[in-house]
Parts: sequence; C-alpha cells; structure tokens
Amino acid sequence: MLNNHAPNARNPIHPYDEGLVQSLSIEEGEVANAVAALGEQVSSPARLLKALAVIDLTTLSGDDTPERVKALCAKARQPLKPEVQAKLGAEGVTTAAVCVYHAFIGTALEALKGALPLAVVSAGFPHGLSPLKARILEVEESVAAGATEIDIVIDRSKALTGDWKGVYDEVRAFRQACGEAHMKAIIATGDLGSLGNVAKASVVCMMAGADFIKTSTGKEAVNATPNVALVMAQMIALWLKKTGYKVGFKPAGGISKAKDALVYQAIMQDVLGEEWLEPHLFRIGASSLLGDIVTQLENA
Ligand SMILES: O=C[C@H](O)COP(=O)(O)O
Repeated sequence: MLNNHAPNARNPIHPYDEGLVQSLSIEEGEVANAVAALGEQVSSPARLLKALAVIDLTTLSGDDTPERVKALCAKARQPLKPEVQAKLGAEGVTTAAVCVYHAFIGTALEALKGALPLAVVSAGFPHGLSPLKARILEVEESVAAGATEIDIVIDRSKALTGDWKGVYDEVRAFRQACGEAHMKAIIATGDLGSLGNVAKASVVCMMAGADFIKTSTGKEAVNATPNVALVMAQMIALWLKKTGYKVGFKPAGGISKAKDALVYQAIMQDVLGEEWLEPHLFRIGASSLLGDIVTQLENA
C-alpha cells in the first residue's frame, strides 16, 4: 500500500526486517535476458543532455590537487560552450554535482559558489574497513565542512558473511551522522559475489535510510554493469511499492562512453519510469564520461 508522501520526501530510517532480506532471491538468467531485451540504444541530443545533467562529475585520485578540483568545478558549472548551449537550446546546463574527497571540500565549495551540490565520499571510502567510530566521524566532519551529499561505503565483509543486520546498523549510523545531507550508499557490487547479494545489500541500505543506492566506488575490479543496475532498479521499485518512498540510483565506476550512459538511462526508464531520469533520483558517478558526451553534443 503506497503512502502519500511528497515526491521528494527523503527515505527515512526503517526498522530492520530480516524476513524481507532473506526473501530476496534473483534469477541471474532472467536478469541477463531483461537487459538484452532493452536492445540497442538510439542516441539523440535530448537523451545526451539528460545524461549530462545527471553526472556527478568526479575526481577521486591519489594525485588530486586543488587546481584539478577547481578545473573540475568549472567544467561542472559550464560543461558546454555558449554556442553549443545556444544551438541545443540548453542554456545554463550543468552537471548534477561534483564529487571529491573530504580534503577538497573547501576548494570545491569556493569554486562552485553554490551553483551545484557538493558530494563527498566518506565512511572509509573505498573499502569501509577503518574503525566504525572513525567512519562516523568522517561523515560528521564532511557534513560540518559543507558537503550536502555524502557517498558512504558498506563493509563488504559483513555482507559476504551474511551479517545483514551488521550492514544495516552501520549504514543507519552513517544516515544519522548525515543529518540533513543526502546519503548515497555504495554497495560495491563487484565485491558482493552474486546478484542475490546485490539485491539484499540494496534493500538493507534502503531500510537504513539511504536516499540513493550506488553501485561502486570505481576502485573495485568490476564496477557498474547493466545487470547489477537492473537488479538495483528492481529493488528500488520494490521499496517504492512497500513503503511509498522514492530512492535514487547511481551507477558509478568505469562509465566513460555516452552509449553506456544511455543503457543505464534505458534501465531506469524501463523499470522505474521517466521520473528516474532526473537528477533528484538518478546520478551517474563518472570521472571521464563528460568528455564523450560533450564531443557528441558539439557534433550533433
Ligand atoms: O563515484 C564515482 C567513481 O569513483 C567514478 O569512477 P570512474 O573514475 O571510473 O569514472
């Protein structure tokens, strides 16, 4: 039964439900068939512009510098030259947000000047294995420094040993530490071993109050794939049906071609509908996707 929440009501913390977690199972062959059935995606300036507008433009490298972060923010604020904007009727288009490490919050906030939200990776990113107290403190510090979106990671060892309540407790603590900041929960699908675990991790994070579920850190051996995206989208649909709350989806890691972004768009549209193509419910975390989209829009 759907609750009558406002469209953008934040997903709150829900009680832990082991029965629901254990009831989730995924038929891997059916997922592959459903992805194949989406077929070839046809590119158009409208679809490319929509994809551009959901990018969390990211730099998460060991050699990041304030100069690199400033340049990234400038690109996020004005990804298209004025003449290309005018040609496409896309004046003022920006990416959805910028995503950096905690150390660059000050630099990014100054460069963004409030034009875009700032996302920060946290909670022991990328592996989530530092002491829980330190991970919670990291979230609190990033919020206090001005980040309005916090991308946390789950402790995969808990998921892999079936300690779903342990995953829930930690994610709930991060959600509490986020306060008003929106929380994206990275489940690191490439580390989870099965689509069944992807489904369980997705639902556990939504129970614990995640506003978005995100595939990957970009540091796993396998990052976002259409198959995990389909399962996560199905879990978001299930959550909406069960609770009435709309949770967003963020594929991330290794998405560098416009045609790949269009596949994730198609999955959103197919499983969740048009609303999940917009930045309040869909982001693509990417460090090098923007260039390909811009090139294609310039040549459109
Ligand atoms: O959260 C975003 C990812 O870390 C970006 O990964 P990428 O550098 O492979 O695009």
